[in-house]
Amino acid sequence: MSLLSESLSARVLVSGLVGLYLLRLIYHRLASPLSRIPGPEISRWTSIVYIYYSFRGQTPNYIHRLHEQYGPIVRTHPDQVDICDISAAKEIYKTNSRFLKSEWYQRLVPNTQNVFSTTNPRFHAAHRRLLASPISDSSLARVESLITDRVELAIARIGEESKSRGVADVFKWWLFMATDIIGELSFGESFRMLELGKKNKYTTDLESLSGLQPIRTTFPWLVQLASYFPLPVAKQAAEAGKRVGMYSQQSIDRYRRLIAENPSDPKPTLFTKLFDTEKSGFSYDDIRQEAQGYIVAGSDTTAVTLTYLTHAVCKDSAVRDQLAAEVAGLPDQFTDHELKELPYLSQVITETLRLYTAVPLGLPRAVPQEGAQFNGYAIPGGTTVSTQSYSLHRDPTIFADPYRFNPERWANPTQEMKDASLPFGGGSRICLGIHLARRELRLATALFFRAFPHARVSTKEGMNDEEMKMKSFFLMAPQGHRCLVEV
Ligand code: HEM
Repeated sequence: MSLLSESLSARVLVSGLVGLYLLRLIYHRLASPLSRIPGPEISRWTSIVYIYYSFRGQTPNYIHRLHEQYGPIVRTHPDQVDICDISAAKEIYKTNSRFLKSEWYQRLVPNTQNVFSTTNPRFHAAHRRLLASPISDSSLARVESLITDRVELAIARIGEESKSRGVADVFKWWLFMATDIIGELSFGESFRMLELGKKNKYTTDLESLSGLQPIRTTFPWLVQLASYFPLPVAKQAAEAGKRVGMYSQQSIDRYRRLIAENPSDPKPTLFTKLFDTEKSGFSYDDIRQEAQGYIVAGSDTTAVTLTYLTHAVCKDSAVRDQLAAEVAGLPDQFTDHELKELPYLSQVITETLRLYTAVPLGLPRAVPQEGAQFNGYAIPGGTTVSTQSYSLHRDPTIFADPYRFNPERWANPTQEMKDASLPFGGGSRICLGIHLARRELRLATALFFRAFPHARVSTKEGMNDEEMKMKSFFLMAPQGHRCLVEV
């Protein structure tokens, strides 16, 4: 055969294969059981628009607009559906749900298997059983003084910065506080960020990891490739990930030394019991992976919530004055139990968690093999489904005037309002740190508005509301990465 005819038959073969592939794609897209589900035409074919918004940190707003346009059930992706509906949320996020965390979590935190990231229900149940007791509300009562010390230091630092600079960046101080608390509770030693008063490598690494989340979840192979080739952005993600792992390892090693020095009475942490590896069945590497997860899950989430709470309350003098009056009525030495009894404080926190939930995206779950039925639509096994709290928390049929920060709405909430609140997720995978987070939120809010009852949002140094717009890379943060107040 001549060279010419050889190249012609190769071309015919390639064109045939491409044609077959396209036909299969078209058939698959048009005949897919998901094709009946409402949504933009582009979602049938490609996830490109979804990816575009992910990279801009605007996924929740995008999905929310789709719900406004297409209704409670929307195809957001060729293989992904978001359902803004209480009964769907209850089904997906219930205890022992058959809707398991999707593979997306493995990409979010690659090379890590911990209670947060695992998609394996057995691994999850075994780890959660051992981790839950030390972080329960009653166990945390034993470390109340440690938490109080850190919160008091944060308030003192806010006061100092305000005196010297004329404004205080509460986002910075809440982040340092939450990180120091979870650091000390996990490893027996604080990161001392409140004392140092500046970001360390650890915080900046966490920030860059969070900013690069769309790359890790959308193009995980880029991060793999970065181990071998110099791809700057992905390489940065891989290196930051390694460093975060290293901090955790160092902290575990330091705590092992503390135990060795004082075996009968080591400083208690959330992991102390697990260090008896024979009894617990945990390896030191298991502890490292769980501790790493706690530090990521337990710092920005609480700090962002407190930041939006401070901002929303300081913007509305009526809300601020009512809250300040309530916390001013506490005795000098008050307990967490007394804080729980304050109705307005609780309403302010619940309203913050509704409007400014730190995890506003849909928590992706895989439909079980037998498939599922939602809102009259059949969804095949393997599809990714979610209910994003951002939309459920803004459903106007459940929350009147949903965009308004209105703590009073929680004075007499309906059952629907309670059911539609998903700031901590739900079921077996509900936030493990919920009691710690709530304790920090209660105490920091009370101490802040006792110390600074007239605090207001600043316009100094160019601070404006634009900076408080939410940007979400799984975790949400204000896009200006600061929140200046005058106290
Ligand atoms: C206001 C603060 C917080 C918010 C809004 C929050 C929110 C959430 C949400 C929505 C989930 C479910 C994620 C999913 O299903 O994909 C979750 C899980 C988790 N959170 Fe939090 N969280 C907060 C604070 C904390 C703290 C302080 C810790 C400290 C240990 C923590 C540890 C965890 C862990 C370990 C999980 C995984 C639980 C499991 O899958 O069994 N969180 N959190």
